[in-house]
Amino acid sequence: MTTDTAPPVLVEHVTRRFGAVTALDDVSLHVDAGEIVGLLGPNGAGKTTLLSLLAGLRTPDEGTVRLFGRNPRDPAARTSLGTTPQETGLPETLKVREVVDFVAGHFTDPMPRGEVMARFGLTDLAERQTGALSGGQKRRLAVGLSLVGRPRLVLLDEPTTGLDVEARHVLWQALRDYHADGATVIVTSHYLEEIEALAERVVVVGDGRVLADDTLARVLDLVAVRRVALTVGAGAADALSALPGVQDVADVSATARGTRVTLVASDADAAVRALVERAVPFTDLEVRGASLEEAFLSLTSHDAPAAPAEASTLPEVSR
Ligand SMILES: Nc1ncnc2c1ncn2[C@@H]1O[C@H](COP(=O)(O)OP(=O)(O)OP(=O)(O)O)[C@@H](O)[C@H]1O
Repeated sequence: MTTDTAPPVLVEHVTRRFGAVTALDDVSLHVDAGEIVGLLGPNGAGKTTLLSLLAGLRTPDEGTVRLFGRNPRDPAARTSLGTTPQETGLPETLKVREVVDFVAGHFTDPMPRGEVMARFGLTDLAERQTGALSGGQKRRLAVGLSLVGRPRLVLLDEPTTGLDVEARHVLWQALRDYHADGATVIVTSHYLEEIEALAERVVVVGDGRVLADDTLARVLDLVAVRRVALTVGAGAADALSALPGVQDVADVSATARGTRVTLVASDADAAVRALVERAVPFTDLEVRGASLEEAFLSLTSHDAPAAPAEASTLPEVSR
């Protein structure tokens, strides 16, 4: 395959360990030119590790990583790559325009400074020293700098974590516009909202594995689960997992009033209707939205073609 026709990203059966920790476990990912992909997963899922392999900062222990058909350790493979890590150190005493010019000086055909500034709402800050920028302004500048070389592939690690609503929206719009210009974009986040705002395709990563890889709409369906908690009489708990709409039994514990069961339901309404229709006596019914972490946990044991059976023993991510 020539590098002209090669996909921007090809990851095949990649495993990467850090001592006893397996950060990535047999991960494969193919991203075509022009896609905008969200890598969604809880803390420690392996998202940053995957980006570091793509950026050539680390090497896989097993498997293959290719950037436009080349090994990302080869500097020539990275000429079309723009990245923004989770934290960017900016030279505090340089002005915004000086930093943009400094980065632009490394490229033969950089994006004009005025265009970078306009895309990221930085025009009025051109003369400001970077040390005097707010967190949101710094972040916008950092992401803007990753586009100065007009990269065909952009890797962004949690681009708007810690930003206020307005700053997030400016950044998201700038990224959508750059993608609309033809770039391939991969963005990591543990916020569903960020992935919803940016991605068309979503790859859910958990415990170093790809748990789901689908359209945004399908992944939203997968993670839209509810927690249904109720107390039933001894002996009734076993039948609850078979109720319509129930995906999983998250917890069963004995209480003074009976057996407290927490169900993970893809359709809580159907589950509760069935309880009533079947005249199952219950008390203390509670229905609430599951957190994304809980949804990830249920994905590890259900609807996850890539997840092995033993992945259901994944530890609670919130711990
Ligand atoms: N340099 C390292 N040394 C040891 N362990 C590491 C190293 N880098 C990552 N890990 C471990 O590998 C696993 C995956 O980490 P990674 O940073 O890729 O996850 P992540 O999905 O990006 O998480 P976050 O959302 O918190 O950034 C974690 O268990 C982490 O502690």
